[in-house]
Amino acid sequence: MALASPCGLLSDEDECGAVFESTAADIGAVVRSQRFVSVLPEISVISPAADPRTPTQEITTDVSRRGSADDGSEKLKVFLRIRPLTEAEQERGEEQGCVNVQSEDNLLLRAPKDSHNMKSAERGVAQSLHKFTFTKIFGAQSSQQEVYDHTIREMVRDVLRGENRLLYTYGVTNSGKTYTIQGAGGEAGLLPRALVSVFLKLSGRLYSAMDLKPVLSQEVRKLDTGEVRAEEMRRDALLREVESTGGAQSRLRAGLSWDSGISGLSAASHIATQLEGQNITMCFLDISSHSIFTIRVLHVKPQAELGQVTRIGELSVCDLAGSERCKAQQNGERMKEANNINTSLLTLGRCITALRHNQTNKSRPPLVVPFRDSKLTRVLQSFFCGHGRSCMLVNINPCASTYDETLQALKFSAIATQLVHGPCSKTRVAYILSLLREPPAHLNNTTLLEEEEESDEEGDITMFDPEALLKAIDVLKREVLRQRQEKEELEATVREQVCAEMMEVISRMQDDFSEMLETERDLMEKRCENKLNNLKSSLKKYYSQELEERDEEIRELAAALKENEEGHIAPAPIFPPLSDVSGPRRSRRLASTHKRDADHESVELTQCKAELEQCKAELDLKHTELRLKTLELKRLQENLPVTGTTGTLTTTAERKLQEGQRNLKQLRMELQMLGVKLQSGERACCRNTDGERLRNALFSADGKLAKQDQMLVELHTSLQLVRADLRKKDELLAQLQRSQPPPASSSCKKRGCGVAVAYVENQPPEKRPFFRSFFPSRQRPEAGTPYTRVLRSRQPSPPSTPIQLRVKY
Ligand SMILES: Nc1ncnc2c1ncn2[C@@H]1O[C@H](COP(=O)(O)OP(=O)(O)OP(=O)(O)O)[C@@H](O)[C@H]1O
Repeated sequence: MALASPCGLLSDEDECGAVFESTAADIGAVVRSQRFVSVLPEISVISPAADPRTPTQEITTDVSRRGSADDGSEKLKVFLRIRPLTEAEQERGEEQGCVNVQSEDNLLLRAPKDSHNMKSAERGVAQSLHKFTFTKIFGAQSSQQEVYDHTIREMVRDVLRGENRLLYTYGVTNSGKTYTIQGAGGEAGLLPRALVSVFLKLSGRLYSAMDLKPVLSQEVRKLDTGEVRAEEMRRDALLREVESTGGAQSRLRAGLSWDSGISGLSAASHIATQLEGQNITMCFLDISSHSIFTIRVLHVKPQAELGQVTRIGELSVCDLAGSERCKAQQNGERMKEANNINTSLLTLGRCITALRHNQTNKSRPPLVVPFRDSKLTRVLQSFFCGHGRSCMLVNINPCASTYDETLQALKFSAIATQLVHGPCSKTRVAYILSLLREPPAHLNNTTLLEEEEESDEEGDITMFDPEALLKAIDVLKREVLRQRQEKEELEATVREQVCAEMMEVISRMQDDFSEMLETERDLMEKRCENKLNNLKSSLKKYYSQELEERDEEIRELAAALKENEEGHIAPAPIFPPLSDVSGPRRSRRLASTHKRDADHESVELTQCKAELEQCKAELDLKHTELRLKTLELKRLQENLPVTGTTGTLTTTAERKLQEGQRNLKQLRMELQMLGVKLQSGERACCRNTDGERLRNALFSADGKLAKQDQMLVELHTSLQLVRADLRKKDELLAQLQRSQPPPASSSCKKRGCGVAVAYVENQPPEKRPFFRSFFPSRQRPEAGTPYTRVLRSRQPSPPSTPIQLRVKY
């Protein structure tokens, strides 16, 4: 094939030889003439072994070099490209010195004064200076060729050796990503340069027919003639549609314009339709405005007996969309697209962060890398999982207005710089080949490791034809079944051994335990016996002391009883209960207290009796007086005409009676108050003395009071009788007055009746003691001792007789 260099800038001829050393050889004609043409006539054959110009020594060197590169110790390469400011941007004053290249791998960012970062720095929550390190920094003056030489050139060479490589750009909008990938204004970008390099290196060794279609990520399918035609039509239609809508692909197409007139975007169609005879499979994807260009190179081994494709190398170039594009797209489809872009970029960031975590924190449990959260990461997953290597190209612009977004992009890239390439996962082609070569019986003694050690043959399983693969699968299935059976037998044996061992251990433990139990039981029995003996002796001692104390108590109580009997005082014998076991001292104290109380009650009782005797004497006296007065009255009635003084006398008696009732009422209230005080006093007493004993004493005092009340009632009855007598006398006097003429006032004066009336009404000194004697209780409670008052308040209720009398009266 004859492919013109883009803009005449690409000259890869010097590296073609090196590439061919390991990847391709112009053997198409040779192969087509050999037996493999009949096996796979449509697939071209590229093989370093078949290349007559490839020295064996160089291949070995190259393989060892690749081996050392695949040891997983190499970090991810992250490049930085700073685009120059445009004139318009310079006029707007975007140049504020915020991006400073300190060396070819160090960058210093200085926050401009209006940036959010500077405001945060002024608040003390962020820093205004940030330093970043990259694999290499390309400044504004760096040419596309320079960027190509340091980034993708090596990758193209690796792809032609059969390895997988990915280059992706990352940066904010308008930072120069598309310019870097596609190029513009006569400056071809990395992708066209890489394509030209690939085709130049493979020129003359390309297969003529383009009838392979990628299926999934690492497989290809051969298309028949009809399918090839359908694919071509579909591709042409897609290109026409893209050109008419003017989408991102059209820009790519514009950027891929080569001098030869072959469109960059139409590389797929170009390869399919115009570059006939080439063995290039191309896949062009557009995912959420991210542009991914993929080219696969199939390596065919013509002399192989069972397989033809030994290796598939893949080069993917990805132009990611700007991360903050949704700012400008407020609604509609563009907004949705912007969201998808940000989601996929975010997922990419999370994947890289998780990978970094898993690599740096090997002691912790690994994080799940969320590759499946977006289509972008799903496509790129294999490059992060050992199926290839990736390289990141960060684009920034030095505009002060986008400083904050630029800073975020650089922070993300700083995480990526810490990533380490994982070890390459090798397809165990050698093992599969051995499965197909060796009879199944030999598989018993063959392990994967041994197979890998035996041969360093590597490649992709797609190099086998389906029948061979099916055969290998059957063999593997049988092998899996056999190994599973072996493992089950082994597990059963291990289980038996473990069970036997466990039983032995358990029986030994049981013996030890029973022996220990016996010893413990003996020990416990001895301890219990000792404890019982101690308890017995303690109880014996205690109860003997108790009995002694009781005897002494009984003796003391007998002596106290004897004393009481000798003193002729009969207080209620109050003894402490037998259950009181507080000892002889307490008994003595209680006995003395009871004795004191009994003495006090005896005195009270004597006083009450004396008062009662006095009342009786007074009552007798009054009865005598009443009798005398009655006699005198009768005599007067007989001798003198009755005047109106009798009514006055009755009225005076009634007044006195009412006064007595009032006194009685007051006395009752006082009794109630005393009852309340008594209750509180009783509670206080019960705290220090024996409540039961005090209650008995109070009951006896109550009995005495009840007797006194009975006497009072009798007195009231007597009074009633006196009143009835007086009433009769009044009636009699009234009759006498009615029967006799009224006496002259002078005679009355003469007899002193008027004076007598006044005297009776105002000052009846001789009658006061008489009525007051009926209500002595007005003064009596006050005259008594406090204890007497307390005892009187215990009376349940005042006698109701006087009230009833008053009502009846
Ligand atoms: N190194 C450079 N030298 C000269 N001009 C450049 C350079 N890099 C970018 N430009 C110019 O800057 C402008 C924006 O570049 P480009 O379109 O590639 O940005 P982008 O990051 O791809 O934006 P988007 O994410 O929106 O696609 C273009 O006009 C481009 O020509």
